[in-house]
Amino acid sequence: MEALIDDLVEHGWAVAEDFLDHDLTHALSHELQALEDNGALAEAGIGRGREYQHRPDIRGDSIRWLTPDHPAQRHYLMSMAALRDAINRSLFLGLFEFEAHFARYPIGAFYQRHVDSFRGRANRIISSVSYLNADWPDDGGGEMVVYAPEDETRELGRVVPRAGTFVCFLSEEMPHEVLPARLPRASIAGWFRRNSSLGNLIDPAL
Ligand SMILES: O=C(O)CCC(=O)C(=O)O
Ligand SMILES: [Fe+2]
Repeated sequence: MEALIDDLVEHGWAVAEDFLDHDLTHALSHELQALEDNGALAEAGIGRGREYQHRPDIRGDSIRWLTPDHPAQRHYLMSMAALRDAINRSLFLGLFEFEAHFARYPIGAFYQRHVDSFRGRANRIISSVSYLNADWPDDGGGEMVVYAPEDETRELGRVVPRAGTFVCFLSEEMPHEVLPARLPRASIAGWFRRNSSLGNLIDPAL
């Protein structure tokens, strides 16, 4: 965890393989599968409040917010609370909330290059993604590409969405995208934030 936080501070992003416990990723991927089988996922969109739009040409995933009512989701949220406390101890960011959603990208789906938070406006401080795909093949596509804050065409690295891998980055700084997946792709995207609302506006996922 300390190496991860050091990388995050130094480079604006950090990736760790085998970060999540195998049994936990397995249980989470089962919960996501059950949600999908029950038709409980919703197509994701972009924009907040009234500006919300369904734009599969920009992002093609379907999502469901995690709740502590299910054991594996509760466990995941508790692990992220521990990470938040460690980040707070070293960075004094005052993060006090974490929210996360499951995401399912069907075959061919992608998420175009974007940042998760607009400077000065939102309160997402650190973004996180955990991948739930056991046996992801090398040619499976679906990598997350991270770009340089000062030049969003310069690639800094790619993350293969394999189970156990965890990536985090500064929400306002780091442009990133999800390349088209050649297999159904499962993940949990989450945000550490300073505040739960923007004035009276609820602040859902971008
Ligand atoms: O799944 C990923 O690798 C990244 C997802 C993402 O960028 C987002 O949900 O904002
Ligand atoms: Fe994102």
